[in-house]
Amino acid sequence: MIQETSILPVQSVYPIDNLLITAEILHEDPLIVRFGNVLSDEECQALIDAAAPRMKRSKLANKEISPIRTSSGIFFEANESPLIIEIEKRTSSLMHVPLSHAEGLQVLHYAPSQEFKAHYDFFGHNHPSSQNNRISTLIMYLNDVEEGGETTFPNLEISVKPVKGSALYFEYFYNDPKLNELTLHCGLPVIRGEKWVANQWMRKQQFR
Ligand SMILES: O=C(O)CCC(=O)C(=O)O
Ligand SMILES: [Fe+2]
Repeated sequence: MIQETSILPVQSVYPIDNLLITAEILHEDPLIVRFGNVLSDEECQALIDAAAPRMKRSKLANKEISPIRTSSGIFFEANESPLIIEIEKRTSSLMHVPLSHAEGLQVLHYAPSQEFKAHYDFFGHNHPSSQNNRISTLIMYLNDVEEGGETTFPNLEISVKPVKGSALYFEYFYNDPKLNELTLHCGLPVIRGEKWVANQWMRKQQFR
């Protein structure tokens, strides 16, 4: 296979916002990275507190309620508060995509037994949003989960345990569709405790 250029330059540390964000490469093609030290404990809690009163049952990309995705969630408006602005700026720097390409930050909550079954984050070519499709994902874990809730890539045998303040990055803007398809992933059911994540998705072109 010819190696394709990734969006994210591969480094072991990313100095951003006076933080030293650490990186562990989990997979190269497609690039999948676990970041440490992305959000402070205070930022994780502040995101949960801002999202909690506004949560709604999650839908699929086609706006349907489905057993494939049983969490609840909320999309923040772009720039809606100083906290959101700070985090959006950081995720844009870290993901190496301009902020103008960013969707609003999404927070998701999973109670025990809730999950997100295997899916892609990019839109299929029949979906209108595929005109300006997603190119990369950052899942930030806002709490430690007692048991379950791992993010897994079933075709790559990768399993990532939620750790508060850490994040999982992957991208799917490759010319070879097979590489993009390897980013099929799941949020496994929470077994004990609860799970909070914040998602940042980037688009190919300007989105805001
Ligand atoms: O909760 C997770 O671990 C994965 C979430 C996810 O894949 C998504 O929201 O698209
Ligand atoms: Fe996803």
